[in-house]
Amino acid sequence: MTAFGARLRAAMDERGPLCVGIDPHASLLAAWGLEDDVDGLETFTRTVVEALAGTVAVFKPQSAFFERFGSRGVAVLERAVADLRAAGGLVVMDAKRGDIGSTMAAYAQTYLRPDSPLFSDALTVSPYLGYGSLKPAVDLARESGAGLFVLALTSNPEGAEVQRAVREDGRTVAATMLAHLAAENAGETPMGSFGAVVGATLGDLSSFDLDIDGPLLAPGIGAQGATPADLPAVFGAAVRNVVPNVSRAVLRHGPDAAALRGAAERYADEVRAAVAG
Ligand SMILES: O=C(O)c1cc(=O)[nH]c(=O)n1[C@@H]1O[C@H](COP(=O)(O)O)[C@@H](O)[C@H]1O
Repeated sequence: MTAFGARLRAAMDERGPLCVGIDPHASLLAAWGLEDDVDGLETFTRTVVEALAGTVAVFKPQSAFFERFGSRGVAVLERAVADLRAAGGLVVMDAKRGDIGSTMAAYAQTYLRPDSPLFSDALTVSPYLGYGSLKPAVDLARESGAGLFVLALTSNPEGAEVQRAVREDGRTVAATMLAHLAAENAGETPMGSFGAVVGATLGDLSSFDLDIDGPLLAPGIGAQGATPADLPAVFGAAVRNVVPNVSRAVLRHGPDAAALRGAAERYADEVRAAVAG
């Protein structure tokens, strides 16, 4: 399979860089008139997939909201991943996995081995057991043509105590993660497959080198307060590699398919305008 970075760049060029997050919160199920059970989950997910799969570039299902319902919830997730991919969408599985290397290998097989029922185009991972602990996922992603998004500077205020901590060499932890990713992506065209998660809520990030030659997944738009217009000021020149994620602020427009599509299109247009400057 063509490398994730190249597939992502092509999808961003064709459909625009917006990522719609599929986060079936209990409160959203209720707002859609659905029960907070696996049937409600299934109807919600199917509605989002049918409304958006053919037009949005990237989808980020949040695994926690499916795992909540046990194996039947995970089955809904498997089906959504397959349907989104069949319709030409790229799937970033948001599971934020991270463990010691041998267990990380099992997580990697779950999401990054092409014959797995949860195989996704990319996976969010946490490097806070040490970047090196992610090696099995990096290796399998390379082999499978998949990608990773590594938590670098998260959108939540609590993240700073870890991510902005200063190491003995004077660099912050987050800057170190970004440097690892830049090394991973070196020489890849049009873009590497190893991305960073960098919140759109964080204000000016010019003290960080965001030029990692890979994608920057930017959650925080909508419900967490950031807007597409903020992106150039937050990301500077790296804005052309940003994949902004919007979950609740799109999903709250359901269950009407046309309203969901309209909300996604408005965000996609605003993002395109912001990136074009
Ligand atoms: O990795 C993520 O996607 C993520 C990282 C981060 O720093 N902040 C963050 O909000 N997220 C996820 O992005 C989504 C944001 O959802 P909304 O706030 O509803 O748009 C959720 O699924 C979060 O788990």
